Amino acid sequence: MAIENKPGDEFDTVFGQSDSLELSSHHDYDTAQARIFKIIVIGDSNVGKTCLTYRFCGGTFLKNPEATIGVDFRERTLQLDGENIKLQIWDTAGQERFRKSMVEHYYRSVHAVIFVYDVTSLSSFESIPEWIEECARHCVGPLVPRIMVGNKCDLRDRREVPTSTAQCFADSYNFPLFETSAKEPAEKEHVDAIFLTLAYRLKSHKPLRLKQPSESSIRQMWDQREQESGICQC
Ligand SMILES: Nc1nc2c(ncn2[C@@H]2O[C@H](COP(=O)(O)OP(=O)(O)OP(=O)(O)O)[C@@H](O)[C@H]2O)c(=O)[nH]1
Repeated sequence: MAIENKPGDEFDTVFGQSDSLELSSHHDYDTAQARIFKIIVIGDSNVGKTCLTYRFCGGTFLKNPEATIGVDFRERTLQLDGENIKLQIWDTAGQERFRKSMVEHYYRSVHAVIFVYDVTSLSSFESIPEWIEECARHCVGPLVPRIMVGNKCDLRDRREVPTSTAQCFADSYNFPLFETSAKEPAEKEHVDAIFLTLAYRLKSHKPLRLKQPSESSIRQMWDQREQESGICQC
């Protein structure tokens, strides 16, 4: 299932609103009635994808996480404006050797993508274009809401990626940028807000019917992909 969405649409962030939102773990709500959205979390190994998703779904910092093999699933159901929304979060493996057989599954019927980098690792930030490329190769382009998250902000003395650099990059793709820490308890609400921002975004869009893409739409996707990656094939 794809979602109706126009490239360049604004995201309304929900920072500062989370106090007034009803949030709970999935068993508090009638999940059978919930609309389900699949969100994938991607980025280099060790950037904190597992810890971020665990912070949102489990509410705490996961100590000693192991490298993700293939994919881990976590879910959380939210009640937004009286509607039950289930976020099904796919925490993907950053290590190539643990991804290979699963990649097709990651991207199938995805509703939103979270690109994660580590603010203390320039190389993880520099990998983001490759992750965007991978999305494009699997037909996940500007029509799917995408956001960028710089994690490990608690490691202030070790920062290698300035906010201004990340913001400039995110703006060039029209991605909302968030910086946070899965570890710092004070950042818990920011982590919630990141996922909530996506949830609101997804909730306000109607699902499109699935259909086989036409040749012209595939061409269009390739054009978009070239534009996004800055590749000129002249
Ligand atoms: N200081 C700090 N450490 C963090 C934070 N988030 C994660 N970590 C640490 O970073 C390491 C990697 O965390 P993971 O969540 O497993 O990273 P991942 O991106 O899921 O890694 P893969 O499963 O290999 O793709 C662990 O040692 C975590 O404790 C954070 O916000 N701050």
